[in-house]
Amino acid sequence: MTRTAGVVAVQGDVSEHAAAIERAAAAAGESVEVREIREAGIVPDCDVLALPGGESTTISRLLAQEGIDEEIRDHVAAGKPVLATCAGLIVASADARDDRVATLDALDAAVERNAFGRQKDSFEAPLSVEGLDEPFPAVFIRAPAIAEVGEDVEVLATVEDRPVAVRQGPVVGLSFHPELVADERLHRLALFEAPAAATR
Ligand SMILES: NC(=O)CC[C@H](N)C(=O)O
Repeated sequence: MTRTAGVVAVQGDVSEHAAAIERAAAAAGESVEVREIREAGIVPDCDVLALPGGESTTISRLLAQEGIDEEIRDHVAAGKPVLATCAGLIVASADARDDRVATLDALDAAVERNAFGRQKDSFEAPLSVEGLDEPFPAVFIRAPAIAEVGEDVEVLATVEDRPVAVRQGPVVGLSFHPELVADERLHRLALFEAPAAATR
């Protein structure tokens, strides 16, 4: 059975996610068809979704304008996997602490945009992640931190004691950019090894 993976493509680093999903599917022995989502009507056909990084105010505005926001909420409510990275994590959260971001409330977390200080606008760090045997090469670019999580949210990794990888039911949120490295383990974990039943 071929699974359909949607990459939300209103703005941000789309092709890198598409390539990472293809690598992750191959590693998991699955066949996948990747579709880019710029308009309503495609998300309902998708088994799994990636919500890329980019600029969260722009992404959230375009999702609402196109009516894709409601479709993503329905996807999550149906217990289907979502990987939300960086700006995608901000958009997926319950609270971006910024009125310009209309959040999807797919993840019971409050995030703090651009949280890792000026001199550290971008950095790469080997990160221990729950569920992975070896550290993941995590690339942070003007990354958000997760300031607060609800009790159903599992913290998978931290930097400076702040959560940077979390999971709630079918949704995995990452502060960093797993699509920018050759390592496909987090796409595989989030999209092809997700728990079968939703917990929300
Ligand atoms: N690399 C990213 O996705 C950065 C996110 C960006 N700083 C925002 O707040 O939208």
